[in-house]
Amino acid sequence: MLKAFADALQSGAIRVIDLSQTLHARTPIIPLPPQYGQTAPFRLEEISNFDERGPAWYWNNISCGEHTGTHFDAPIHWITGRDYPNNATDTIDVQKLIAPACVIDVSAEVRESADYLLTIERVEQWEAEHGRIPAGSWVLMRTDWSQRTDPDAFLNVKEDGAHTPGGHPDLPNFLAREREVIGWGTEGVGTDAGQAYAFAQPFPCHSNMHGNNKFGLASLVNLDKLPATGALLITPPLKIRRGSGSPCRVLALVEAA
Ligand SMILES: O=C(O)C(=O)c1ccccc1S
Ligand SMILES: [Mn+2]
Repeated sequence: MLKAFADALQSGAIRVIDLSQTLHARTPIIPLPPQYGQTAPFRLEEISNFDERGPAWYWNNISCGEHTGTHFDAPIHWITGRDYPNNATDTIDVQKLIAPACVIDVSAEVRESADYLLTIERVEQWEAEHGRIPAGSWVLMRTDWSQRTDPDAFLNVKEDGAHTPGGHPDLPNFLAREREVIGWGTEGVGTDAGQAYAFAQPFPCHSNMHGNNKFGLASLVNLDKLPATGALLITPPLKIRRGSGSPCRVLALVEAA
């Protein structure tokens, strides 16, 4: 099987699509209310560049929060997921880091409202067209929000907080319990909608996906290049001891048209 897979990669019959933002000093990071700890921006500091600091080598020191750029959220990230075994980036079963993806395109709805919330009903509408979401799949919310390349437009913060699309509060438990997905992915800076801090249950996608021992992916790009079903996602976070998540080079494998 793997030989045929390798041949298909070589021939281009299977294409690899990069679903990751580039990490740089202006990579958007989640702005929490000022009373909370804040994640640090991505920082790159040159150590040497073929000069007296290192005549034949170029390398850098880097630093950032775990939840920077395109990144993976582990169940340990949230209080509701903190007691599961193997719930951190270094202990998650690696068999779960390659999985199929369902892509739900609500980009038209999001063009109408930046606060659009994906509902169970809309997911069931998608299933009527593409079939039931298979257990063990990622569900990715395509919004085309990643096309907002200006960091301020991407974060879209107003006086009452951020205004960005996400999952309706009822959705994560449906995905986790009724469809037994492996995780939930978004194009936004985090896996919850911008106004989720003010929901009756704050941050429901974090709370209920991790509360059901599921994963998250945030700041995805190029979801418009994926089919509704059939893509395979490769999502290994850095193996950080007790890591709550990490920047992740998310790749999708798709069969060439
Ligand atoms: O996990 C994240 O990247 C994220 O979005 C987040 C992190 C910490 C607190 C709230 C949120 S909403
Ligand atoms: Mn995160």
